Amino acid sequence: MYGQIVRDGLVNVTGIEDLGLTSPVLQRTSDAFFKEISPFLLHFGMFVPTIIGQCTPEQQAKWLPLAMDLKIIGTYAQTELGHGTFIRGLETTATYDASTEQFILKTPKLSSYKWWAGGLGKTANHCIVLAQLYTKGVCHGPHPFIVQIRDTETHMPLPGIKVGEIGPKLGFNTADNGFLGFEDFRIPRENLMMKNAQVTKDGTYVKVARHGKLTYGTMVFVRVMLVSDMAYCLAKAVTIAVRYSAVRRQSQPKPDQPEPQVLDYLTQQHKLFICISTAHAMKLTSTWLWNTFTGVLADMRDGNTDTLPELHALSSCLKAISTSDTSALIEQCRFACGGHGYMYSSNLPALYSFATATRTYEGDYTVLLLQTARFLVKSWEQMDEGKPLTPTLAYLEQSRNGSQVSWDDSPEGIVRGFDAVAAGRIGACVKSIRKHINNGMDYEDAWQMTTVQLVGAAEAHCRAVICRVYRDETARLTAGCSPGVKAVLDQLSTLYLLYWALERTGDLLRFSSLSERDIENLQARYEALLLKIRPNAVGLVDAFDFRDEVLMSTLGSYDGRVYERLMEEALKTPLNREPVSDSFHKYIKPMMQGKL
Ligand SMILES: CCCCC/C=C\C/C=C\C/C=C\CC/C=C/C(=O)SCCNC(=O)CCNC(=O)[C@H](O)C(C)(C)COP(=O)(O)OP(=O)(O)OC[C@H]1O[C@@H](n2cnc3c(N)ncnc32)[C@H](O)[C@@H]1OP(=O)(O)O
Ligand SMILES: Cc1cc2nc3c(=O)[nH]c(=O)nc-3n(C[C@H](O)[C@H](O)[C@H](O)COP(=O)(O)OP(=O)(O)OC[C@H]3O[C@@H](n4cnc5c(N)ncnc54)[C@H](O)[C@@H]3O)c2cc1C
Repeated sequence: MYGQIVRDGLVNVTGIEDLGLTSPVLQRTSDAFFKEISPFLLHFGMFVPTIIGQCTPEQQAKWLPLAMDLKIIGTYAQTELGHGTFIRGLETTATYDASTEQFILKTPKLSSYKWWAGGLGKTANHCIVLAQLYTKGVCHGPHPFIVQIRDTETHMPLPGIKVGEIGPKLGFNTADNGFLGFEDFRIPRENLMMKNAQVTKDGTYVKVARHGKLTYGTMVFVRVMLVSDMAYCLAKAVTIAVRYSAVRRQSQPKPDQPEPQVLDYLTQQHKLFICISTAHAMKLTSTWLWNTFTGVLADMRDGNTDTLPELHALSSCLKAISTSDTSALIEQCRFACGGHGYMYSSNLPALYSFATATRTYEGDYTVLLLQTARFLVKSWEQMDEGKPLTPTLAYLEQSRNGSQVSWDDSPEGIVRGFDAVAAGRIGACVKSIRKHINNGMDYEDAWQMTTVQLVGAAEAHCRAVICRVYRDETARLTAGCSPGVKAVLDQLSTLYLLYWALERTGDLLRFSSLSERDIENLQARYEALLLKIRPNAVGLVDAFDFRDEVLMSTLGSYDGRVYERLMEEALKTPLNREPVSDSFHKYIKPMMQGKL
């Protein structure tokens, strides 16, 4: 199994390399080899980006060619058995020894063991290790080190290294996630990645970066990438589910009528068409976020870190919401396919297990939304002090006078409605925190007592951002399209707004003048729109243009031969190799004969 996985991974990697293509393409083509992920994903997805983001030019000149030519294979080992979210609580230490100009790595106890790094179990021979940096008796917090853990010739773990695979998981089972422990393991001083902080030969710590969290830069990059990844995953899942729903015929709503395609049921359209819209919404939002990210990187290259807090807030909530929505909607695609959606050969289980993992790794959902909430509350307080708001929070101004937004059910009006909900929920959080403080709580406790509302406020902010970006980008990108294409894409973006307006009627009743009659109108418009989209549903998923080799699905293949493919896959299962399993003779027959 593992051997096949590595072989496929290398064919994929070297094949793309020979074609001189870049790693995002690798990510896409790896889907033709793996239903889950490549054992080399962490090498290209985090090890290489960290060398680029955390190393000096001299260090990059040493390590980057080796990594890009696969002369070394790396991963990213930050999380430990005892800590994942709380990076400042990591227990692995790197203590500088000036007499030998080395760092001594230690995992002082079991909970300090690195745990989870993808590819660490059996594939990688190097890794980025986040460790508490000690020099001259002072701890300077978590810093990144590049560490060789295996002999590049024999692949044996180096002396002082304990490494292995963590065992089966819900998914990601082609990633050989591993554990790693250090017993007084020494590395050269130069293996501290020194772009943002340095240690001189005599052990003097020199802070280079203007912002204390640039060490966390790789996580911001991956969070930005994951929003696009989620759009891609969801597009695959809804392609499978819509194509299957066009093939599947079931029940007889009208006597003496043939069984209809299940795609003709309004409830099926309700399950699936939001998935098509959401895939588009996330793809457009991910491109917008990527452009924001590259803009902030450019600012930081000019020494300006002022835009980093907003990027951290955006990448945090968009990663949280895109992964949460995608997990839920891929499961909804699985539900829409009945029993066959539960078959591994449908590929929906693997897509779900990948997406639901992404809701956790690279920053847990709740934790990241609270990071965004921290930025929202600070922005509200700055607005109260008359300071300017960042672009994505301009809508807070409308809430300054506290007047209720009048409901307008045009697409732009609905977008403004979501702005009002976000502004209202953030304001309610600020009010709650201030109430608790007035009642004698300190700020930290007042914050903790408001965290359930803060998570909701961050989600509302994120939803408002997605709605606005999706609407604006659709208008911009369809300006030059044919009327037909423009009409269909407008239908999808309007469906997204109507769907979420109906999901958030409570908030809209609270923070806008939405009435019960307005809700009835929204519901009627939503249902009518589902019927309008139905004729184009298969065309819309075909437009995602997934080859069967990438979709890897018995239910979603282009030719629609679902039952034949299900049976073909069933007959391949090892249990069908022999008509009678030898377990019959060993166990069942003796049991039937009372001999067990
Ligand atoms: C072949 C394909 C190539 C393409 C690649 C595409 C995509 C996929 C590639 C790879 C992915 C595949 C698999 C990935 C496998 C998974 C890997 C991992 O999971 S790596 C480990 C990830 N771990 C985390 O994300 C931990 C989450 N925890 C944190 O981020 C922090 O600990 C947390 C929660 C932010 C709290 O940190 P703390 O030190 O307590 O900070 P405070 O909350 O006190 O905040 C202090 C200030 O710092 C600001 N801050 C915090 N984080 C950041 C940041 N990342 N950037 C900028 N600023 C940050 C925060 O806002 C506070 O600022 P103020 O004081 O409010 O001004
Ligand atoms: C498939 C997979 C692959 C992974 N790959 C890697 C890898 O390659 N490299 C790597 O370093 N790591 C990796 N990870 C680890 C991942 O980054 C962590 O699991 C993730 O950051 C969550 O941290 P945790 O496990 O400590 O969860 P915890 O933070 O312990 O979460 C447990 C609960 O506590 C809650 N919680 C925690 N802190 C707070 C808070 N401040 N306020 C409110 N609630 C809180 C969480 O919301 C959650 O409900 C991987 C994980 C998975 C699942």
